[in-house]
Amino acid sequence: MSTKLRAAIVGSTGYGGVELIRLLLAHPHVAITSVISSSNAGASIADGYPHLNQILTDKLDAVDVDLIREKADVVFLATPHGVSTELSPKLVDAGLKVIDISGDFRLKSGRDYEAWYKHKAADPAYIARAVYGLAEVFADEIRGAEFISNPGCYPTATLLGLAPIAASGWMDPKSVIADAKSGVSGAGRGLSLTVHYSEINENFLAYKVNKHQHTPEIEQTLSRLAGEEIVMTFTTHLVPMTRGILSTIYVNLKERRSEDEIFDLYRKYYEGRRFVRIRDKGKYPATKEVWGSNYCDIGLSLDPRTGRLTIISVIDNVVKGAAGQAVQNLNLMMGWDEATGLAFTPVYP
Ligand SMILES: NC(=O)C1=CN([C@@H]2O[C@H](COP(=O)(O)OP(=O)(O)OC[C@H]3O[C@@H](n4cnc5c(N)ncnc54)[C@H](OP(=O)(O)O)[C@@H]3O)[C@@H](O)[C@H]2O)C=CC1
Ligand SMILES: CC(=O)N[C@@H](CCC(=O)OP(=O)(O)O)C(=O)O
Repeated sequence: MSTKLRAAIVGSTGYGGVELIRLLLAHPHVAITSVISSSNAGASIADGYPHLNQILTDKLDAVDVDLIREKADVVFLATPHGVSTELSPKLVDAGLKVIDISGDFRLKSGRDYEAWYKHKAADPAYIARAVYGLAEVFADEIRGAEFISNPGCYPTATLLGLAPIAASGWMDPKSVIADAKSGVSGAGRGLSLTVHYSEINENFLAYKVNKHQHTPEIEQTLSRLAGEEIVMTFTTHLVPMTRGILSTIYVNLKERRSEDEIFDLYRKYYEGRRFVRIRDKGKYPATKEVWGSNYCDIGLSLDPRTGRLTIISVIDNVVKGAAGQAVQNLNLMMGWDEATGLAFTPVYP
């Protein structure tokens, strides 16, 4: 009998799920024991993803809580919004560790969830139990947790860029603007007109302006870190690349600070956290430099003319923005080194 932790993946046939498969196959303490599909049970996972041939060809299981309980110790949900709302409480009650990659348990206010996601909110008792898994910021709460709500892709890039300055008390709380751009895999594997090749190729567009569902998630965490309510402007864009998010963030400071003070603040905040890399002065990260990896790279510039801080933060949306951070959270939950199974170099070029 295996001594490895047994993992099930609901939504294994989507981009988040298949990235979890790639990462968990390389994890020394985890064995994938169930890949789950709501629409294609009985088929091999490799039928839809031929890159898995001779690597993982398991048959897909149906979504069945009793079966998951029998086959797994931890379950990842990489499902569309609204699925985890119903499923996660049953899995938690069955005694499983649960890591939800969807947005269903991120917002502590069910009313906000219904307003921004247009779905019925989950049971407030389970929302209260879900620990928000922004790994570098809330590691102490994640260690030993049983139910993790994994942050969204844009919030991961944007919040890691903002956390040190938000927590410092130096930031003007009314001044936050983030302008974020994502590759197309952020929209999942499902087909739609927006992600059609001839619509997105050689194109660049803003979408969900002032309506993006990640806005209240970023505001909720910023407000918590700053100790006062933060309302922000957040604009998302789609760029014709497969993976990657770059968030350009602007904040005003309450008082003039030197650039050295800002660099010291960021370096101290992330000291010992290997997946956040602060670039040297005058250097700014690009999405390719974190491609396929769990890194979040951050560049900083304080404009001496305006006193305004510009922060550039990049991640791979399917790794640090989803599956990689989920595995990092599992590592923290289990008391393993947070980099277990994740200590690989970005793919370049
Ligand atoms: N792509 C990304 O970069 C990121 C995605 N996320 C979030 O992760 C979740 C998954 O995203 P992503 O992988 O991109 O999406 P995909 O559309 O690629 O995959 C979602 C999967 O969910 C399964 N599914 C659909 N309906 C149900 C259901 N009722 N019950 C169980 N499973 C169902 C589908 O597979 P089947 O029909 O086989 O069941 C499908 O493959 C979403 O909530 C997304 O917002 C979060 C961060 C980043
Ligand atoms: C490019 C693209 O379409 N991205 C998606 C991100 C979806 C996502 O990751 O959803 P949750 O984090 O809320 O689960 C979007 O903007 O809605």
